[in-house]
Amino acid sequence: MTEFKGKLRLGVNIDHVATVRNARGGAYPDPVRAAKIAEEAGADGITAHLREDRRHIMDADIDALMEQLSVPLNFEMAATEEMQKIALRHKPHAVCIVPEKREERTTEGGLEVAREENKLAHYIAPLRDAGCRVSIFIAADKRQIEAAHRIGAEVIELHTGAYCDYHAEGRFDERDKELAALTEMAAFADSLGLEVHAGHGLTYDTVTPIAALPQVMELNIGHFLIGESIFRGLAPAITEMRRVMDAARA
Ligand SMILES: CC(=O)[C@@H](O)[C@H](O)COP(=O)(O)O
Ligand SMILES: NCC(=O)COP(=O)(O)O
Repeated sequence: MTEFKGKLRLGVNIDHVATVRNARGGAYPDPVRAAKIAEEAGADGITAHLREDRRHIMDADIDALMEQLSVPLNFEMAATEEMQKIALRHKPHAVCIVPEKREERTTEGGLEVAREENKLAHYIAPLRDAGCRVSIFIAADKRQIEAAHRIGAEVIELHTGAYCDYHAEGRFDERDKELAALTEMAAFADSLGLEVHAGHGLTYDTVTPIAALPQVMELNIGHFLIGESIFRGLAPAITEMRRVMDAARA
């Protein structure tokens, strides 16, 4: 029987509620309202990515989430001075450091940790001292995971974007290779004492093999759920994701 590390948590990413809001400016749809519905539907946490260009989540959303959430906030941000100040002001439960390129459509690949080891070690130290769990959004790459461990991160979040893209494109051999890498690296990170999370691009069709990885403790899922909520409502979309995740671990 598979020994799972613990109950698999679902973090609901509400960024793309803000994407729709920002398409017109104004106040709706409100990502904080979405976060509260997600909480009621059983989300174990809320994830929000304050991008440097504020293309979706804005500063006021983070203020409101910090005030109004009853579940932990996983605050995704680039490793910049500005973001460090914001994180230190709010002290969210978790800070996930992600790579950002201004022109990208979405987060491409994982953070380059190995080449920036010293800089990142100094960067995350005050966040850890402030009580935030520091997580690194990372590719399934042993060298990067070892570096994340050395800089003192407590958590890694494996980037599942390539695995999901290959699935969507019907490139099943490449998908399976990526899944094998994610499987091996989840076990490797766990052996170093890192807590393992995963996310990006996950859907009902792709979540099962990732949820079944015994070391994975948390999945962060957003874009698909917000899209699916157009058709079935946010709470039912989340409930269904929870059901599929739980079935993967039964
Ligand atoms: C880092 C990450 O995976 C999430 O923040 C998600 O990608 C939503 O943000 P973007 O779509 O702006 O990348
Ligand atoms: N860190 C991944 C995340 O928060 C959600 O990514 P996505 O489901 O919006 O692609």
